Amino acid sequence: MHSPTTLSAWQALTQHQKDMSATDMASLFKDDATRTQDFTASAAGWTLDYSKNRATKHTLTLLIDLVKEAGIEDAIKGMFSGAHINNTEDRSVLHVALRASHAQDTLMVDGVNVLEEVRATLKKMDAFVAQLHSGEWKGHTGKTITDVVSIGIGGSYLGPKVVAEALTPYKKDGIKVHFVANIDGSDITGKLKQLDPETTLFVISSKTFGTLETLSNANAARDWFLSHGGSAASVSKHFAAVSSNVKKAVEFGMAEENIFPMWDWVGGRYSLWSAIGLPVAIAVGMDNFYELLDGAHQMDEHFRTAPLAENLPVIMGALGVWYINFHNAQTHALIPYDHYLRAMPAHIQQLDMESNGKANLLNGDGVETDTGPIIWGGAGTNGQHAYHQLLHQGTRLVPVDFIAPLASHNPIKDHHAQLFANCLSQSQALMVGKTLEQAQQELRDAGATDEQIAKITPHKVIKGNRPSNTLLTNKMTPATVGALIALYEHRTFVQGTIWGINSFDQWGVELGKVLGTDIFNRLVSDSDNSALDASTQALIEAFKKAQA
Ligand SMILES: O=P(O)(O)OC[C@H]1O[C@](O)(CO)[C@@H](O)[C@@H]1O
Repeated sequence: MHSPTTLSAWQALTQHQKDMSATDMASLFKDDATRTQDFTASAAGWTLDYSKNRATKHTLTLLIDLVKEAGIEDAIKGMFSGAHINNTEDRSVLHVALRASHAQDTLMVDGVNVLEEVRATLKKMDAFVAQLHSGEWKGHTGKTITDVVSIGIGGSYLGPKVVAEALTPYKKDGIKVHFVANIDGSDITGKLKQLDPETTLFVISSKTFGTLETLSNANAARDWFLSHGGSAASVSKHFAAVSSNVKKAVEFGMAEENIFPMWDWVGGRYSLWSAIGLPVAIAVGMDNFYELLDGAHQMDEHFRTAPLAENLPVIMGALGVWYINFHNAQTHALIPYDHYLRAMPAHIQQLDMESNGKANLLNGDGVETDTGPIIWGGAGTNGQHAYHQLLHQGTRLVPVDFIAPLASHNPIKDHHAQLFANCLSQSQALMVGKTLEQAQQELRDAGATDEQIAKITPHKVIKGNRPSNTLLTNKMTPATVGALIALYEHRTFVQGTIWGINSFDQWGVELGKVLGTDIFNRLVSDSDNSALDASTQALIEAFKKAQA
């Protein structure tokens, strides 16, 4: 087990960062005619231009040395072979198996061929989706299903929601898919208002079938169904589940044949490729779901086999570490220039922050370096009129990933060219900035007086030299969306490997859950709260007073 700071490449990078501190990116372009070609790599339908980074070829060599020294090659082998790389839960990490079942026959994990289980589940999903789309599946009054409501939270919600939205142009007619996650009653109330209980099917997605929010919303959905003409005996016609806890799902009222399995070797935030993706398959059809899996599989194969220096997840992961640990970047922004991909930053935020928000090495020792950054972002061009000001002139360094398709699903006049121009101009502006002389000249050209020029110029200077990656694909399709998400999954793993942490557990979320239950009990009872801190006591009292 390593602390990354002890690796010789880490030490070389520390020195290299000092040596490079006066070099700006614009000069790197001037000095190197082939920089763009040399700093471009492609895989699985995506091309990554990483030339707009504070990096020379030597930087990249050192970063790749770091990834290698940190043990990425063994880590990749460990993941793909089903080794228990999630060491604190003693589990394999095999979301890659979920998208490999068409390409590989066998993957034995703890004596079981997991690919057979994956294939059987896909077959079951296929049959279920076909029954819904053909109208063969009937509700309790004999009507066909028109709406499917997916109830889940965290990894059992966000990935499928984001992918279903990203694949809007591929949606099949006939069935609308809705998502409910929040325990805030406003979420499910808003959805139920639009629905007819006779034609609605709920899919309860919960690996554990023990998550408070999901169970509360599932119970609310069942109450609504029962109070609108449904009966206990017909619950199974309107409720299905995705869970590894079959017993609890059956107790809820689900028919066993309508429960889709989940496995220990799939983490929540990596689970959209499993039956947790059922709402996606219902929305876009199984054919498109298979394409999504295949796109992700192509990225997996690239990650598994490509040389490290040409490996997209490795390059992006290493560059991220370069900024987090050697330039003190606290955050990383994702800006898709694609309306349908607008929620993707939220999924990658969950994926990365739940994975790499860790402060201990695999052996339990405390880390000595920063680990996962704050991931954030939103759709371009909207963000340009909001937070981009901070990207260009704020005091913090924020590396950005710009993500864009070359062709639109909805070409209207020059909209797509305008959208794409904005994407390129943002990365260009971040890099080149605006000099003092340019700012002065601009004001002079606009007829400003010397006094005005002196006053305004400092506010117009933009330092530039701010890094970004640009990821391009021909079109957002199920395959390219699958590959893109897999790319970020592996990037997260690469960074976790460099830091020597476990990217696949999430112990930190447990405390809040336990305390939440305790406080809930206090809110609904006359408990003695005097042992609690004064702030929590007062807030509990405020709630109780409002209910009285
Ligand atoms: O699928 P479940 O068991 O309902 O869990 C939902 C989510 O809760 C978490 O365990 C933590 O909040 C996530 O990792 C998971 O995706």
